[in-house]
Amino acid sequence: MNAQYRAEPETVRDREVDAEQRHLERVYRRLEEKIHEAEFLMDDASKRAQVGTPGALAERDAQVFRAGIHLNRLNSEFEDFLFGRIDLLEGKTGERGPDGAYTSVEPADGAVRHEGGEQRADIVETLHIGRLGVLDADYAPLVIDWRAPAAAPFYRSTPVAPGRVVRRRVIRSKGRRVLSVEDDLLRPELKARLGGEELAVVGDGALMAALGQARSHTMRDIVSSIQAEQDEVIRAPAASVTEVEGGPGTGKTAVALHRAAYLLYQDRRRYAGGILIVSPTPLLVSYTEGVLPSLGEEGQVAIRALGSLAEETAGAEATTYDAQSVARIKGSARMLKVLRKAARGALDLGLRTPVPERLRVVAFGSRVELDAEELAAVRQQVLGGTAPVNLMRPRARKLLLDALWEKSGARRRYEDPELAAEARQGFDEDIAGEDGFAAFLDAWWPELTPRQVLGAMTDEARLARWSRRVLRPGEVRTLARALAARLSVQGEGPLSVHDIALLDELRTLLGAPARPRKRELDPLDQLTGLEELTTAADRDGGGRRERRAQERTERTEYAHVIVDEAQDLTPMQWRMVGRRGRHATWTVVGDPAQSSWTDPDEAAAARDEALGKRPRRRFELTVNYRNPAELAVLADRVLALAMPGVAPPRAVRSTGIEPSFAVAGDDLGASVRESAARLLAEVEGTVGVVVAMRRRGEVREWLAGLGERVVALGSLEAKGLEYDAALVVSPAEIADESPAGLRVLYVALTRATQRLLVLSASPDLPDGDGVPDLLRE
Ligand SMILES: Nc1ncnc2c1ncn2[C@@H]1O[C@H](COP(=O)(O)OP(=O)(O)OP(=O)(O)O)[C@@H](O)[C@H]1O
Repeated sequence: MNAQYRAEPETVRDREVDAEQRHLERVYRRLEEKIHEAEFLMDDASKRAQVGTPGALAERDAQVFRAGIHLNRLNSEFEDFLFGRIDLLEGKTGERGPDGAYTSVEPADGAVRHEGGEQRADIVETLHIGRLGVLDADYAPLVIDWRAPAAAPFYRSTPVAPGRVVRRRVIRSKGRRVLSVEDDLLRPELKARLGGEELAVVGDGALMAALGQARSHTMRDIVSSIQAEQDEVIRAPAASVTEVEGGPGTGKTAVALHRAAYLLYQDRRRYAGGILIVSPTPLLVSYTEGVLPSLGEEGQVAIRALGSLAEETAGAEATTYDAQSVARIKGSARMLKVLRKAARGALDLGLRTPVPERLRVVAFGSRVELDAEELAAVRQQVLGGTAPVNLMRPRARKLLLDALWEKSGARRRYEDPELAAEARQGFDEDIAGEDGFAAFLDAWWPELTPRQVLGAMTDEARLARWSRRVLRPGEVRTLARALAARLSVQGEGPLSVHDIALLDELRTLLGAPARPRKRELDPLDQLTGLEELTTAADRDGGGRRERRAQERTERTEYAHVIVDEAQDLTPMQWRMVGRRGRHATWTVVGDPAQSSWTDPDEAAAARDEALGKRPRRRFELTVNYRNPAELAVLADRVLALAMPGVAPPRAVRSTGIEPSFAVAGDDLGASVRESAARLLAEVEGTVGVVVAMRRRGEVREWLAGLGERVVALGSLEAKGLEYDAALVVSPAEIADESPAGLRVLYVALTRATQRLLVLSASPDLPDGDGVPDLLRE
């Protein structure tokens, strides 16, 4: 906007908005200068490339790399670039840090004067906070990166502990226009002056305004309104394990995502090893995956659903869910013993070709044979080792040759050990050269895939053998049937979420197939560890980017692992996730009251095993930013039943709108559709309809044609998501689905930001007002 044509500001609000507008314009001018600089660098670098000496090429790559970072970030972060400001008193030491800001957070002793019964002070420093730091031509900060230490007071200061902050301002802008400002006065008792004028204060409740906004199908970042208790978690040192607990809506997921961005900012080199965020469902992945790019970070962070975590290792992704009774068995730590036996036992099954019963070879002109019993003894001896089954093959080969040598009687013919060794070498070469021996080995010690072993477990009798004294007969039957319902004996077919952890475990037990892969070290990675850039070398050669993408998908260990909804990981899933962070630091966020896992003690033990002996630092989040108080009260009743004695988080908002209740007619589908339509008319944004898992299929049909604002969810899929309005269908059905059903219902009842409608069916025993038995006071 051109300043000449701007209307005269009239109110304090207009004047303050106008001042921020002018600052934003300065920032943009500076950003444009930086972009030109970056483009010039790119251009210059490509000219240097024509020189063509190796030194010039390396220099070009380094230059292009740096310029690329600039361009990429500047271009992508123009939207909503600047969002905060703090006005500060003089600091205690008055020293400026490397970014130009005063480092001290405490006011200097004489910063506040007492005059005529009043407290007076001058603002000596104003800092603007944004998504990226920008310095002016004299290296003075125009904008401070939200993750910089100097920005911390923007999030941390409170009226109780204001530090140097007098006024904290949230600036709402879109592109190049400042739309509004909202101030918090942190020292209301103080008469502060800025540039000779009294400090102005505009509006209130930036946080409340953010919370009241209509929801879309993607999560927004909270960078402009992170609260103090959240900020402490985001900036917690990354050493060892950071554990965060908090009720629904306390911002655990938001905090986890912002923490990933913060860690990268703090130590980009260290986290070049990648940050993994583990999410329970693909729905939650797609809901949250836009947040990191909005914070300027994506290349180093992988957000994965539990069901697709083994994609790069076991080549498998889950498409289905198990019934709770099956999930309990598949997720149990006891499965490890079963899988160990299965991985070994599957060798005997002739999964590819029939297992030969004897081995006949010709060595030194005479036949040597091992019979079934002798072969079994050799197998037994090989399996005495601890290596992964597929990797035991060389040892199997060696022990077979030993047995044949022994059987041939040749050993006894040589007394001189040197001659014996020579003869033995000839013997081995003779046998190993035979096609028959190689074919025998392939059939007798086949290279097994995880899917083949899982397929082998579809046979009940066989599974019973492998799980003797581990699973009960009823569990064996349930598991074998559940596997057989989806998988062929070769293991082909759709996998469930819980199968993925089993496959991943099997892959470890079997060992990776021996396929040598050449890995080139990328000099650019070593330079700064960034991956997301296109360089001139990429464009010239074309192949590097593809290779990088491939390497990224093949990454199986990370520098930092963030587990969201950690209360839901089964022991087998903890093992799967643990393997990806053996040398990592961790952030684990969750809420035991929302756990859908039926045996919390078993899961806690597996979690301890995954996290090892690393020291842990615990944080608790206590404020519910999602649910209005009117809805939270209802959910708290279920919490009291599910986890007696656990304190619910404090809801900060109130809308004055109570939850509503309805009773379904004979046609449940029609009632659900009608209720969903009612909610769609009441809110601007999204509506989530939560049903018991077994109704997942039919609810989609019931809601067909109602448009994209409405989403159908099985109770377990609702985890972590939120909607303007939620329709919870038959609380009793959800609660009765598993021993953890009440906690799952608690999740369902805490999804709404504005309205909640509970639709009862007959198992709910609703009273005259339609309130189901479970939710009555
Ligand atoms: N400081 C904040 N400023 C603005 N919005 C916030 C803030 N903290 C949390 N929120 C909002 O509150 C909602 C709940 O946050 P989030 O989903 O991270 O909570 P959660 O603790 O993970 O919940 P659940 O346990 O139900 O998964 C989100 O819409 C989030 O954007």
